[in-house]
Amino acid sequence: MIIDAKNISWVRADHTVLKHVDWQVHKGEHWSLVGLNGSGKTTLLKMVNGYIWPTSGTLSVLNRPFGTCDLRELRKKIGWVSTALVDKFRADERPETIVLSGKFASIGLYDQVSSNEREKAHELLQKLGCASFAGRAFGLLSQGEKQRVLIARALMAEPELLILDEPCNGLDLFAREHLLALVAQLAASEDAPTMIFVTHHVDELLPCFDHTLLLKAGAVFQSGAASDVMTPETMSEFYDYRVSVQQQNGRLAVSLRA
Ligand SMILES: Nc1ncnc2c1ncn2[C@@H]1O[C@H](COP(=O)(O)OP(=O)(O)OP(=O)(O)O)[C@@H](O)[C@H]1O
Repeated sequence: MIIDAKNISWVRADHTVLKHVDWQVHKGEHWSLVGLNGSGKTTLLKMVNGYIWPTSGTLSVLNRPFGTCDLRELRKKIGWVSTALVDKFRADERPETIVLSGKFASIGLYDQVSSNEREKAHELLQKLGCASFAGRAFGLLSQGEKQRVLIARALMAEPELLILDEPCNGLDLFAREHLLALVAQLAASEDAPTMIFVTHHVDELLPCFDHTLLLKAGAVFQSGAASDVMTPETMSEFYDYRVSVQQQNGRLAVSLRA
């Protein structure tokens, strides 16, 4: 089991941020995590990564129950790509160095790397469509190019779980579609990690994200097979607003109804 959360809550002062969350992610599934601002997505993911601890309930990630496992070791098996990471790297760093640093989960490269590792970093840069700018300084790259480098970095550690945290933030239509095409390719590859795609925008969800968790005000609103969850009825209730949900080339389009 990739994630096994049973009845987890997270309470801060008088505020219950996560409320009795149950979430089971099995190997071979790819999940989308959908919620409006402040619904608790980041808090839940911080917990999955072992940065915060449930106030109550039990959590096991990659078959390692919290409380009995070494969280630093666990984190090496989880790739977390978010725009918050982008600012952590030096502007003059080369994409190759950034990708190699993924091997050591470090910001900056302080360890010796083997020629095999260097080769692997190159392969990943190729795979993520970064070859044409691999020699350019990171600070000069576009937002979309940076995101692709960071996905390659996350893959360098061969994670079992890859979290793509609002990866299309700040991307124009073309950069977004390019990134999504690469994610689809990654999902189709034999050695793909289990992926979690976090977004506010349902239209970004690729068909490979076959399961969905809807989070609302810190609680699971609904979860399960995407085709069961993403219905006009459920989504209207979720948003407290009448919406229509249409299929377009395997993707969903949600629009407000009058
Ligand atoms: N350390 C904390 N102490 C108290 N409240 C917190 C803490 N961290 C987060 N919260 C609150 O918990 C709620 C959920 O926050 P969270 O960042 O998890 O939401 P989110 O779904 O990721 O939002 P967004 O889409 O805007 O990133 C918010 O109301 C936030 O203010």
